[in-house]
Amino acid sequence: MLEIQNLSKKFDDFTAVDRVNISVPDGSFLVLLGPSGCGKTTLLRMLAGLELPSAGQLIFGDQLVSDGDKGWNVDPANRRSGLVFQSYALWPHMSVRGNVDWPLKVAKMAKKDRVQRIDEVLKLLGIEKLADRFPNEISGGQQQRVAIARTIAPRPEVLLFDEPLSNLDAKLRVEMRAELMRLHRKIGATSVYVTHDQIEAMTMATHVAVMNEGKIEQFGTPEDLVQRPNSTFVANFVGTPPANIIPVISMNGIAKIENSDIQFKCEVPDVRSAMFRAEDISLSQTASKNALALEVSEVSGIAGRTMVTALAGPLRLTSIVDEVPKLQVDDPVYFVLPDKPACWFDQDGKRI
Ligand SMILES: Nc1ncnc2c1ncn2[C@@H]1O[C@H](COP(=O)(O)OP(=O)(O)OP(=O)(O)O)[C@@H](O)[C@H]1O
Repeated sequence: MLEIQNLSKKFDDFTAVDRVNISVPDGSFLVLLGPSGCGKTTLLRMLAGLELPSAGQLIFGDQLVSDGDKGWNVDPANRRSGLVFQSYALWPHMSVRGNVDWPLKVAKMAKKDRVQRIDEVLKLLGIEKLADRFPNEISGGQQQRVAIARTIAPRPEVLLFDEPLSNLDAKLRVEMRAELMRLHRKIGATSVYVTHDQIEAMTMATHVAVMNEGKIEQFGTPEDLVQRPNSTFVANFVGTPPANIIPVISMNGIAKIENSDIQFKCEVPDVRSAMFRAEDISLSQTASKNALALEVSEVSGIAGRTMVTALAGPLRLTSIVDEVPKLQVDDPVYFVLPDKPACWFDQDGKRI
């Protein structure tokens, strides 16, 4: 079990991480997702032992590795975790083999075992042929593989990744994503992975923590987050495309979409917005019940289907459909909503 208990980090008066509680079983792939500045890297750096928590505890398996309340930390080299950064930070004067050997030497592993382990991890990452090259003689993707090989060589129990793919081009990112998942399955270490990229998060994670201003906004499986977002913040952040959030005015058991005749039965009080998934909205070229008049702003393919985005004033809605009438940008179109929204949110954006 990887346990984060009541963990906070303050920089002077500013709280970067605010009372975070998360537990994941061994072998999980936990993704920290959230906008820039929400505290993801600070949380990861505390896991790595590079930052002392201001309060709370971190427990890897049965070992307490940080106790912020007591101002105590197991140092990075002794907590059986490994960190892979965005920049590869390889030693330029050492060969690939030398780079991977380095942490094993520091751990005082016997020469014979080191040679064997280096061969094993280079093979695992498919870079055994590059063993004698230097970092400036290999590509960015290959350098990142070496950095990963170097991190996993000492067999860490917890692997930490800080946006490791963000320096790679789009095609390589997708390849490396698949490769990291294969590697994760093979070595079975618990992984914690920081990203801005929700597609990366949703495809790789067994568990996702969405962060907002230092706090965990929601923690769950990727499916939980998409199906049952706790807030409009989470609903806006996950899913491809994210779900549509439409403001409503509610009164006497009826919620009405602003500036339209469309209304829904709504048993709960104080409703301010409704969520509709893109795949639950159909398109029409004629007015009908539950049809909102919009103007097309974008039509694009997504996984063999078509995504249509359309606007009406400040409202921007997205639908995913199998068949689309011929539509051009600025054409009028009706988005036909289902009889019931997927869920309701209150004035604070919390799901009701
Ligand atoms: N050493 C520091 N001193 C003061 N403030 C800091 C320090 N490190 C981080 N912060 C602040 O803490 C907040 C969280 O930063 P953090 O780097 O954890 O965010 P993040 O979610 O990883 O952002 P990004 O996605 O942009 O990397 C930010 O407002 C940042 O300015």
